[in-house]
Amino acid sequence: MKLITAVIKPFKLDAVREALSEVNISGITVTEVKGFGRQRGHTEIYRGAEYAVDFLPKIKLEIAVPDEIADLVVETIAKTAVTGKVGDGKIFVSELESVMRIRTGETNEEALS
Ligand SMILES: Nc1ncnc2c1ncn2[C@@H]1O[C@H](COP(=O)(O)OP(=O)(O)OP(=O)(O)O)[C@@H](O)[C@H]1O
Repeated sequence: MKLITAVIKPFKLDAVREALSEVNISGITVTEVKGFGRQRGHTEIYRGAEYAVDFLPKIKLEIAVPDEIADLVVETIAKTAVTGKVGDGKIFVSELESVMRIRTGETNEEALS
């Protein structure tokens, strides 16, 4: 199993969710976050002065999936969330050791179906 953590631009959330509805994932966690990449945020002009804005709003998606669909999920997020401009985000993939569905006690792949 893999845990896919994607940080995307907030306005892309609906499109990514729509695209993921075509893939057989069992759930998704969405969190409003702030962060920066290589540009370390950006600068904004406010009343004539330039201010550095360190952290920009982003959306973090967390999706636990069986190994077989991990690549498809990553590709689906990547092709939907891309604008080609800086700040499009990143997708992190980690090994996922265990999952339990609390209601039934099912574990691992059964808990993801
Ligand atoms: N190394 C990292 N570790 C954790 N979070 C990161 C990392 N890089 C980027 N992020 C998260 O992803 C968001 C978007 O990153 P961003 O797309 O600006 O990365 P980048 O590597 O600078 O790429 P780009 O050059 O396309 O802007 C950041 O605001 C941050 O929340």
